[in-house]
Amino acid sequence: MEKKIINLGIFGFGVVGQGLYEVLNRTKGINARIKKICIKDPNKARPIDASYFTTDPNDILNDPTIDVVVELINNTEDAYQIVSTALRNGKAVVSASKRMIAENLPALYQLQVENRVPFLYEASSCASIPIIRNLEEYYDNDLLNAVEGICNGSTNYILTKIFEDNLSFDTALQQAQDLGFAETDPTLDIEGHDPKFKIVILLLHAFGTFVKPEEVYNFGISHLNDFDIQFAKQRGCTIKLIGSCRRSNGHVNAYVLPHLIKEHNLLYDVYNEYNGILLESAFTDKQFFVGKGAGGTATGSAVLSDISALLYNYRYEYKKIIQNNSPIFTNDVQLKVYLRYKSPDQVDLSAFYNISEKYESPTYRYVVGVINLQKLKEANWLKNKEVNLLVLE
Ligand SMILES: NC(=O)C1=CN([C@@H]2O[C@H](COP(=O)(O)OP(=O)(O)OC[C@H]3O[C@@H](n4cnc5c(N)ncnc54)[C@H](OP(=O)(O)O)[C@@H]3O)[C@@H](O)[C@H]2O)C=CC1
Ligand SMILES: N[C@@H](CC=O)C(=O)O
Repeated sequence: MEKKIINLGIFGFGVVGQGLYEVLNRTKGINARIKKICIKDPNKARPIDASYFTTDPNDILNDPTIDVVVELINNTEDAYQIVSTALRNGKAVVSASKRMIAENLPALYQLQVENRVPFLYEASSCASIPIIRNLEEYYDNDLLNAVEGICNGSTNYILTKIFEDNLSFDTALQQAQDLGFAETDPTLDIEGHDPKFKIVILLLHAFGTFVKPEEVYNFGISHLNDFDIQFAKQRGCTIKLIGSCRRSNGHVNAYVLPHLIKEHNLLYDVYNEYNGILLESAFTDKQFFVGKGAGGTATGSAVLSDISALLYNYRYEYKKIIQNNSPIFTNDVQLKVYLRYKSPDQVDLSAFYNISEKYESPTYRYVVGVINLQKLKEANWLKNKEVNLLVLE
């Protein structure tokens, strides 16, 4: 992009849109100005001048003076329409919508190739942590073995409030919603769908493998009860919702599952809406990235960084795809888990490869054992709210 000042057309003026507005206004060195903001509800009160706003997407998509479309809305289908139309119209696009991106990655990749326009989405995965650009540029080789960690701010906030402040799940969730961390439908956070979308995106940039979100197993934190919390505390552990993708022998597996985390683990001290990502590569062992994973200005900063990167013609090269050495996706991996339930008819223990510990009381039972990830994915009995699962380190 050769222009000295770029004109932005923004879709969405909610938590992230307003966060971007604030960050842009307080950042001196960036030559970008907002030309138009497209929103959904014309009757909502807005904190800035009404002349900025429109409800007609074409006021942005068909305006030849708008260089960059910034998509920050909470509707997946509309977001895909906006982003794909903008790319076809030859406009550079920045987005934070991880669900829309994860569900449409092959098509979005193709649109960039065909239309030769950049599409950047750093804010979509772990908000303020610059993880995608690191996977693209620093780890532009095949030495990476694993990308895993806390990649949902809302659930980390909830778990922190439960473990550190003894708040109830519902109170902590309400706070995460009030603070603008949670998705419009918060089940996406607490059931682990949102971190799965991020893992699908990170997996492509880390390993070059396209995976559909439905291929990846996610189990969230909504089944957690006081017995599980005591189980964790008695072992000197906390609980964190972990997204993981890991390469081994030409394959890559991925999942989102709650884990017991011991005090020595770097993820133990990641609190509130912060995210933490551990990378493992062949010669460096572990590297750790930490930063705010949700919230208006934290996410707005990542969006601004993408806008700024467009000024020096930055685009993702998807280097791992080009290297043509991508591992094949698999769910064939063994995990050591704690499974808590009430009565034996609620679970199928024959799915376990082995069981090393069994506990029974009048109120709760649990087993610790090894089970295949594919078996977990197929286990309908895990949908029962009286059954919970935690992965052991
Ligand atoms: N909140 C966070 O911490 C983070 C959010 N994200 C992602 O960023 C995106 C935005 O999230 P967030 O700001 O929290 O959401 P909000 O619910 O706060 O805001 C959504 C905005 O989108 C607008 N909108 C919805 N549909 C349309 C449409 N068809 N055309 C134009 N505008 C539309 C709404 O308009 P109106 O104001 O009229 O209702 C609203 O301004 C989501 O994809 C989310 O997953 C990513 C990282 C962090
Ligand atoms: N709902 C998401 C927002 C950022 O991606 C989260 O809680 O992490």
